[in-house]
Amino acid sequence: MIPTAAPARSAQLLAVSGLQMRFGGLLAVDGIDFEVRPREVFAIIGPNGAGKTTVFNCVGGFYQPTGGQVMFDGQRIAGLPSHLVARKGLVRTFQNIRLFKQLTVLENLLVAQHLQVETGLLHGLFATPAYRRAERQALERAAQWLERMGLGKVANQEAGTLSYGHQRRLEIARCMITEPRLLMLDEPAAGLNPQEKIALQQLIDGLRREFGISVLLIEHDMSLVMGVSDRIMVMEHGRPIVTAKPDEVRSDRRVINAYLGED
Ligand SMILES: Nc1ncnc2c1ncn2[C@@H]1O[C@H](COP(=O)(O)OP(=O)(O)OP(=O)(O)O)[C@@H](O)[C@H]1O
Repeated sequence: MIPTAAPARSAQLLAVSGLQMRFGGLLAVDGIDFEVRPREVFAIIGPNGAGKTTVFNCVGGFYQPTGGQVMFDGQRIAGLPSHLVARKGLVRTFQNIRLFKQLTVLENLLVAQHLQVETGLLHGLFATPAYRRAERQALERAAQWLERMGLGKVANQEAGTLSYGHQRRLEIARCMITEPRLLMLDEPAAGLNPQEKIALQQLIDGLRREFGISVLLIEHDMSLVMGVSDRIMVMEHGRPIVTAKPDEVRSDRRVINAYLGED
């Protein structure tokens, strides 16, 4: 059985306050506050250049914010490098899918687990029982996730040869196999066809229900955002305009003017 995530200890799994990111003279993110609760799907939307990806990069350890605080389950994480953020249980996918394209689907899932495998080089050199056990468990977990994500038939195919939809699912599987508590998805619907988008929505919803994870989502596809999110923060010019439930966001005059009205 695939293990479920440990329950969050604080009421807010992720708490971002006064977040600021300056690039030279440009204030790309200017005083952003939001929190993501346990088991919540929280989306950030806004026009191109609003600062969504910059927020993601600050939260995920890719940028050192120039101001503000990021707390994950009660611990400060702003400025920590991304591999340490990932070890705490916060993992992400990328706008441009980043897989090991020459490795097979299965190998991608095995590599992902190296973050967690406790056995060191000496154990590997001498193939100790602990090492063999860890390897066997990694293989079992990979097989479970291949099945869960509908990737069993392409397990031995090179990741770079997969359809776009399958690559997205593999990227999400690679995150989930590390047993995160917060999954950050950067435009996961980009490049997907309508059927794949529906499947993605069901997948996000299913992962949240089954594994108790929270999801932080950046997405331009409004049907996915409105269908899957519990709350949505709308950004414009580096600042939040409104944070509310999908229905309230849909009918908010400021949002319609800034964003939805452009469609
Ligand atoms: N590394 C960087 N150096 C300088 N400026 C940057 C950098 N990253 C982002 N910016 C600028 O910060 C602003 C916000 O960009 P960001 O990519 O966060 O917006 P976004 O809302 O994610 O846009 P999109 O929807 O197009 O992905 C933009 O003006 C962008 O040019």
